[in-house]
This record gives sequence, C-alpha cells and structure tokens, in this order.
Amino acid sequence: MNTLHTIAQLRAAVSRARQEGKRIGLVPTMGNLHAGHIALVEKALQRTDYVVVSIFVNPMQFGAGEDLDSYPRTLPEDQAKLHEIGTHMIFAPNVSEMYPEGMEGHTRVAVPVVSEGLCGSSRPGHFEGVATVVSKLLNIVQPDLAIFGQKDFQQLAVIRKMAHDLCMPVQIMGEPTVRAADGLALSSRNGYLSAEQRSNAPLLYQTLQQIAAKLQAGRRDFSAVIEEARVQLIAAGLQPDYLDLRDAHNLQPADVQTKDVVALAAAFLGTTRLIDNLQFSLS
Ligand SMILES: Nc1ncnc2c1ncn2[C@@H]1O[C@H](COP(=O)(O)OP(=O)(O)OP(=O)(O)O)[C@@H](O)[C@H]1O
Ligand SMILES: CC(C)(CO)[C@@H](O)C(=O)[O-]
Ligand code: BAL
Repeated sequence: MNTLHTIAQLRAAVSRARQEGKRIGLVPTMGNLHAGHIALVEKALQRTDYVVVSIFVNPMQFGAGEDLDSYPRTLPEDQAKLHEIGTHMIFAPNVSEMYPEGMEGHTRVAVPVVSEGLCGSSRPGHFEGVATVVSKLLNIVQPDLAIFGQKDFQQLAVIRKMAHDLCMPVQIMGEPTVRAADGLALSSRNGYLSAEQRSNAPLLYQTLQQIAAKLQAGRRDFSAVIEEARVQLIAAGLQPDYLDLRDAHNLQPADVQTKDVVALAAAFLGTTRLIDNLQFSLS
C-alpha cells in the first residue's frame, strides 16, 4: 500500500489498476479513522478490486469558527489501520494540491433542496463544500463505486442527488452507522468530549430510539414528540441544534402519510457538535 499526495501520481496508479481490468472503489474520508471508516473500506474491499481511501480535511466545507484547525490529523495511525486491512492506495493531498488557485474563485457544486435545512441551516455553505470536493475526488479517481456512511444521512442524500443530476458514472453506496457499545455513533469528533460529556452523549441516539418507539406505538403528534425529546436532551445537558422527522427517501418533512421516516438530530455537548439519525417504518 502506498500513500500518494498528488493528483497526477494517483491518476497514474489508478489507470494502471484499471488497465489490469480492476474495478475501482473509493472511500472519501477526513482521516482520524475509526471502526466506522474501516467498515466502509472493508465493504469497498469486498465489492471492488482496487480500493482508494482519500484522507483530506477539506477547508471548503468548514464555516468560520468551526474546527478546521483543531480537526485531528493522524496520518501515520490511519496508514497503519488501512495497511492492516489490505487497502490498495491512500490519497492524501494537501490543500494546495486540491485548491492550487485558492478557494475564492473555485467552481462550486450546489445541490439545492436536499442541502437545505438540518445541517444545511446550521452550517451555511457546508454542503456546497462537500459536493465540490466529492466531485473533485470522483473526477480524480473515477471509481466504479464510492462508499459513504449513513451517519451523515443528509450528506449521503446530497451526494446521491449530485451524482444523479450530473450523470456521474459511479455507484454511490451508503453503509450503516457503526456505534460504540453504548449506542453512540462513532465519530472523530467524539474525541473532543470530556469524560462527563462522553457519558451523556449516548442520550442522543437513545432519544432518537424513543421518538421511533413513540411513533411506532401509534402517536402521530409529531411536534409534541419532538418537543418531549428536546426537553429530555436539554435536561441532560445536551443543547439540541435540530431535531426533526423527515421522509427517508427525499428528506422532505414527514407527515402522517410518510411510511419510511428518518429522525435526525444534531446537538452540542459544550462546543462539540454531534449528529445522528435513525430510520424506521410506520404502517
Ligand atoms: N460511525 C460511522 N459509521 C459508518 N460510517 C461513518 C461513521 N462515522 C463516519 N462515517 C463515514 O465515514 C466517511 C468519512 O467521514 P468523516 O471522516 O467525516 O468521519 P467522522 O467520524 O464522521 O468525522 P466527523 O467527526 O467529522 O463527523 C463519511 O462517509 C461518514 O459518513
Ligand atoms: C465526504 C467527505 C470526505 C468530504 O470531505 C466528508 O464530508 C466526510 O468525511 O464525511
Ligand atoms: N462528517 C462530515 C464532515 C464534516 O462534518 O465536515
């Protein structure tokens, strides 16, 4: 396994693999890899013959005052984890390789509607940054398959819509969220939590489970159920950013007709913002 830092080197390596008849897989990440990322890479290794993992903390998707500078950068540890499971190639460009003329006048990919609301409201410009960098990565690697986590549910919806609308010749696959034993979704940002915050953090997923249980038991007063959840999070010291029920297929607001629902939440523990979601069916 090699780590390449330039687009030209990576393109040459992928093109050699393709000439050997290999199917190419891509797993885009921002590094600081945990078992959630590893599950995506293992799926890519099962489904394709040559797996590229990109590691790039993309400044275009961070807003002012967010954690771009403090985001954990752990390339040697990431390399060891990826080597151990048989990853074929790491692509770890620096910012000037990806944005040689800077970000100011750079082309941007906007995916309306699905990018709006939820994380799109709290992080203006975030999904434009994600869609732009994922487009670049897809154009650089030209994979047959690209895999993303369902933990970032709205991000996955944005990327699927972008690939569809722009006729990108790639299969986009979403994989289930990997959780700690207490239910907390694994996330690089969990590393920012104090011991006390970490012990309260599983309440985010528990609250989503309680919302699902109430609706599956027959309640249809969506706003009251959401308000009860908000009150519970606040009482435990979590500050909800959003808590919402959407149609899992198109992220439009859920109503009493919606069959496949996703409950989505973002909440602050101190300055750390965690997200999670839970999909469930209503009859
Ligand atoms: N717990 C998880 N289970 C499955 N996939 C995950 C999990 N966490 C992240 N991913 C996926 O891994 C890919 C890279 O995500 P990223 O590097 O941002 O990791 P992260 O841990 O989510 O970090 P952050 O704290 O920035 O949200 C994304 O497709 C993301 O959805
Ligand atoms: C998809 C991604 C790698 C694009 O920077 C990032 O948003 C992430 O890690 O989820
Ligand atoms: N995991 C999504 C990337 C981000 O929070 O910027």
